[in-house]
Amino acid sequence: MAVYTEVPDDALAAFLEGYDIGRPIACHGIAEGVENSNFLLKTTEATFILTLYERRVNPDELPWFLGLMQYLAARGLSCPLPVADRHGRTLRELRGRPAAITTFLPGKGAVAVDVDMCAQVGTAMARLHLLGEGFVAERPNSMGPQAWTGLLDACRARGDELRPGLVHDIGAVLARVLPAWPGVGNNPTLPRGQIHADLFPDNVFFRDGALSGIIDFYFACTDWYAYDLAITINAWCFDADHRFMPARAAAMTAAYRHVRPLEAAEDAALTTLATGAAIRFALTRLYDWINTPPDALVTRKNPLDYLARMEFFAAHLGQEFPA
Ligand SMILES: Nc1ncnc2c1ncn2[C@@H]1O[C@H](COP(=O)(O)OP(=O)(O)O)[C@@H](O)[C@H]1O
Ligand SMILES: N[C@@H](CCOP(=O)(O)O)C(=O)O
Repeated sequence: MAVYTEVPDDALAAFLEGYDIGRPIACHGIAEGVENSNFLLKTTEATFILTLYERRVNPDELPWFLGLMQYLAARGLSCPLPVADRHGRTLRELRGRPAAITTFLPGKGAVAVDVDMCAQVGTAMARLHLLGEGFVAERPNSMGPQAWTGLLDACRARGDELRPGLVHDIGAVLARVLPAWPGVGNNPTLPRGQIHADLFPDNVFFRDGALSGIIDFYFACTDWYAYDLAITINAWCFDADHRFMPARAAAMTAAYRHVRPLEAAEDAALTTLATGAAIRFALTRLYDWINTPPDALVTRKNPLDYLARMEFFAAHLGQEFPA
């Protein structure tokens, strides 16, 4: 369960006095999630999500995240809309943490992923990329390739507890991916803009089989659009035994192209980007695996899921994308 900071009733009541959203009826910690403390907040007016920002989120960047969500929601993307208080502020403080209230989105995160869902995600991701084009403020990707060597070093002492040779194996693939990354040396750059960068099944809601919304923009950043596609293929296009599902990836990519055609350089970079995306999630999961205290109210995610993806894509480095 991801609740790092509890919110007592009296603190919540005082906090809500600053808003015009009714009186609190109930406020429950939400089990899902990893990064922040989230609460389902019911008031006499409506249901909301209350988020207290923890650990990886840099408070100085919160206005960017909230601004992007506001921008995309105002242009028709179904994503949480930050709620302003009586003074027009969307970012506040509660229990010593930065805090915000957003609208509640109906639907549930994807559970049994299928080809049709992957196509819907491809369409929604391409729309997000196009809609974000007018949002000009940039946020560098704090979890991009420049962070990976440091993360690997931070895992070096204990990483092999999970699987012997694991740190070496990630390092070996990293050494091939970093020089091949778009924009490095003479490698071509790619179209870039605002990307979600964490478009996992738990962050995409469906209702009656139709994609109903996208949540959790707290890794969003300004980076290659095709990197978002690569992350999302990693997250959606493998089965429970970590076998690549080419039909899912083909459906996602085709649906994406239908809304935003990929340039030849993006196609050419996709295998490198997918390998890098697998490294990124293997590393952050490994770091969390090592550094999350056993009594923390959070379910740690398995780094080995992304090791398997890394190994799959690394076997295709230098070749066309395998779907
Ligand atoms: N706007 C929202 N509408 C409905 N449910 C939400 C919303 N935001 C978050 N949730 C719920 O909270 C859970 C955790 O949110 P998430 O943003 O993924 O947390 P974290 O950033 O901590 O990983 C989600 O899986 C979902 O159940
Ligand atoms: N999606 C990441 C972890 C971040 O968790 P989220 O709940 O914010 O999506 C992963 O699966 O490693």
